[in-house]
Amino acid sequence: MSTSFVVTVALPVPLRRQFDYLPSHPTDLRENYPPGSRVQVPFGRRSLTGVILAISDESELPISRLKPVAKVLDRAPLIPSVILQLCQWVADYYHAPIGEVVFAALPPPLRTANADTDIISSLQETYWGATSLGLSAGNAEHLIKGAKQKQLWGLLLKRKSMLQGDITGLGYSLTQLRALSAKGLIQPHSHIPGGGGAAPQIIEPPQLNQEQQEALNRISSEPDSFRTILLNGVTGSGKTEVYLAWIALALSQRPDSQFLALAPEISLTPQLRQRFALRFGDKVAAYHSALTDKERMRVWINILEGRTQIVIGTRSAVFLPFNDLAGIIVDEEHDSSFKQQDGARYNARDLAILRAKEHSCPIVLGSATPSLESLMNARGGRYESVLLRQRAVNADTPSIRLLDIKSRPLHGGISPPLLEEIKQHLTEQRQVMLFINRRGFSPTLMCVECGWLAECQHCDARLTYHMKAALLRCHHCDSTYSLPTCCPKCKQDSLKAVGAGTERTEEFLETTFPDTPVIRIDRDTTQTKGSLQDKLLQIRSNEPCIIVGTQMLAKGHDFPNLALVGIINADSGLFSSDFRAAEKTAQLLLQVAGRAGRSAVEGKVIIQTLFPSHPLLQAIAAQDYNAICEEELHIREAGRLPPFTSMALIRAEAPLLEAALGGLWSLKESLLELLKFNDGLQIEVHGPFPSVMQRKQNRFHAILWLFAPQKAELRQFLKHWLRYSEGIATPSGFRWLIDVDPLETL
Ligand SMILES: Nc1ncnc2c1ncn2[C@@H]1O[C@H](COP(=O)(O)OP(=O)(O)OP(=O)(O)O)[C@@H](O)[C@H]1O
Ligand SMILES: [Zn+2]
Repeated sequence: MSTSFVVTVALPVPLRRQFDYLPSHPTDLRENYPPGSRVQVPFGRRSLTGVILAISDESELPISRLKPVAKVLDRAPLIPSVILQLCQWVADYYHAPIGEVVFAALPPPLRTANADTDIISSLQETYWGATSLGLSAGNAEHLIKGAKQKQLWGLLLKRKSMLQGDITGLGYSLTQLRALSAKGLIQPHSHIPGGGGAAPQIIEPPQLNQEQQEALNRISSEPDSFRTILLNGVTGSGKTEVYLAWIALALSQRPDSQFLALAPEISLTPQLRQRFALRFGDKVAAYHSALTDKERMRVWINILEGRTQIVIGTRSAVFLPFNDLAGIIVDEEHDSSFKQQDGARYNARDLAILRAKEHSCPIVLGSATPSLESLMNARGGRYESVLLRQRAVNADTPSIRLLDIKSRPLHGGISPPLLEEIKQHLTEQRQVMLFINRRGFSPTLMCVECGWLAECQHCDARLTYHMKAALLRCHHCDSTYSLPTCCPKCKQDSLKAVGAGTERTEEFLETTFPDTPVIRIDRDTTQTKGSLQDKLLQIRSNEPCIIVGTQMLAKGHDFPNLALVGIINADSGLFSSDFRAAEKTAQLLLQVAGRAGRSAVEGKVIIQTLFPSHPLLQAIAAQDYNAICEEELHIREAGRLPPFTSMALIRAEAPLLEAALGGLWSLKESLLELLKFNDGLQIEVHGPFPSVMQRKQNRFHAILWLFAPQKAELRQFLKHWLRYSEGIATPSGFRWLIDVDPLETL
């Protein structure tokens, strides 16, 4: 008997294809297999959860070879079609397996079969609160019989809204709740809070200054059409206030609409969420990987059902199931953390633009140091450009001084002149921030007698000495080693910790300033839940303190009493062979510098360097980001590098370097072969090269660079080539992937 239709499914397997199945029963209706619903299907000897992508009449395979779907898990489509389309686009543009993309877009509990739709109803916990009748009844006590019911009524009046479970937990019964409800005094509602915390107080917004007001006018001029606006405003110019004012205005026009604000790092979400919640209360939720699965699930469902209107999220929030999106904000748009570095290597900023297009809404890319890509797009007229030239409160940006540390003694990485400045600012009751881009006590442990260095056994990397944990750790593979008591090679008692990381600077400052709190913020001190928030709160008390932090603190944070920023060492990015090094260094240093002097206090920045006359540092000290970009763009254009060309990498790894390189040579040969048949294509293939860090976790890494004048050209070509790639013979253990628009290229 011939069957009526074919169900095409995305499965979480690393294969660039979709899979066809038959309906469970030949008599099943198409309506019972809506795209976006999850299904349970047989896959080889396993059973997998998949997502229906489409229903069609035929398959590329003979119908007789298709297996039936075991079970449809969701009665209604769980994933809206805009998200499925976005996933298809990602799979196509980044050459990623569609199944991996679709599953990465789902909150973890939905990725498995045991989470059937019941998980959603279980999340819809019931809340109880007074009705407007109940509130207006004033003293409703006379309507209520029984002391217990009266008590319950009093409680609900006071708390406004309470979870049913919490009410019954206090000893009240459902019958009592229903009795009050029958009198019309209270009602159930399924409000699900966005992720912890009591509903915050709402505060009055500040009056926007003229530049901000003009920016707002531009952004909000055509609310229902897709436009990309680059909000290029110096640090502290009040970009966040502009976002808030935009949302407030849009919500006054379309009260049910939704907004997405993407932040590059989890560490930035608490502050942003707080600022948004002070304006929009419990309309706001955060979404990032540090939430529990259940919390993520809640936010996901709340957005799907329109209860949560504003989300502050990291990368993966771009896949949230908004259906009435009125605007998107990408804060710190230049940040490379928007690029996913494993699985489907998408750039959330670029996907956000695509989403804005799908929803026909404006998107604002905000930064004090925009990426060269975005600046080029603004110049080419693809983005609108809006400038904020001045700080919102303190008219002046902080002064930046380059401090030559040649032949100066360093303690905890700090030179005497910087130490003097720290003292001075603390005396004036100010806060001080020291920026070091490495955690741990010292990046090197060496023997001063024989020159032995502590190195990782699995990577081409030195081990970092962590003093408090009393161990050595590899920051690339995370393996740990016990601390040697003497040099393992010459057996002498001559080991020395060389260089400073956050832990060492913290220790030095704690001994030097015993009466001042030293707050270290890095990955090691913010592991436990809530620890980062606690530290940020402590800083926000505005009491004098010294903050020691890594790039987690470099951008976005707004600490009003922070007057002095010291950059312990600015030199690591000056001589890198990465073609983006200058851009990245300028962005990082200007962002860190931008933390100083944001409110009434004057800001001062001291950059310690061995190369004070280096032209890039000179330009950074002059705070001329435009000049830096001008210069960089010339270099990129001359070198035919992005953003003047489109780039993709093939990254490979193998148990031996020869195998990694050899495999890439085979791939390159086949690429060149295919290019021969496509005369007109101007695609260049460079390499293979060993990666800067060749050996990582005992695997050797190498890369191939591909350049093309146009993105579309490169995408088409790679897509075409991938069809042949399965047949290419490569060494055993050789694995490879494509990285489109890479930000790490070495
Ligand atoms: N119009 C205004 N009136 C008063 N204060 C303002 C105004 N606009 C911004 N501020 C304050 O100025 C400070 C800097 O503003 P905000 O954090 O919005 O800047 P930003 O441009 O987002 O900064 P960055 O890019 O450096 O992270 C904040 O403390 C903010 O509350
Ligand atoms: Zn290692």
